[in-house]
Amino acid sequence: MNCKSSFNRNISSDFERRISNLLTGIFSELHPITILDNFTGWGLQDMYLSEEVFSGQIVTLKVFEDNVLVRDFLEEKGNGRVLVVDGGASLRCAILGGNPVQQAQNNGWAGIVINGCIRDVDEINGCDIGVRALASHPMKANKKGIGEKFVPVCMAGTRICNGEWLYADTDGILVSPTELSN
Ligand SMILES: O=C([O-])CC(=O)C(=O)O
Ligand SMILES: [Mg+2]
Repeated sequence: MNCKSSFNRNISSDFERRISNLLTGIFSELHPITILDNFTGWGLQDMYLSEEVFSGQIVTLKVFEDNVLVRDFLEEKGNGRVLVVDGGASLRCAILGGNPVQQAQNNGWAGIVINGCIRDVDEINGCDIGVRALASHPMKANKKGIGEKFVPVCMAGTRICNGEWLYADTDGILVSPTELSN
């Protein structure tokens, strides 16, 4: 996939207004922000799972149709971080279900972004944690434990590195190499 790296993007005033509840004031200066293009596509287009607005420092994980490492991470303390999982945009099974989301909420994760599918949508909607995914799928993932932790991932047209910062609201998702403050 052809991925763009972070760049100084000219944010439209409309976008600025809509995301201002989260990022008040930051657009008065130039920030190297990346936007995950068209991330909420397909089946979940109009759905914001659980929290509509969330943000936090990113932990990256790359898997393919296997959710053992996803569950392992969410069993740890989240300390307000966001788990970003590049699932290769597979639409053939769900790599996140209701049980680990419940656990992530209890362990203090701020959010989970899945470049792939989830299941147990109603259960997830009842949790106080932000979740974004491409679609839902009824099938479970494999349980082999294959994947790469903390690696740069390339998803939705954007390169995302472990330790960067993610900001999500109902309009979309921003990634910044540094924490954005007012
Ligand atoms: O068991 C799975 O792989 C997916 C699931 O439904 C859950 O974790 O709740
Ligand atoms: Mg389940």
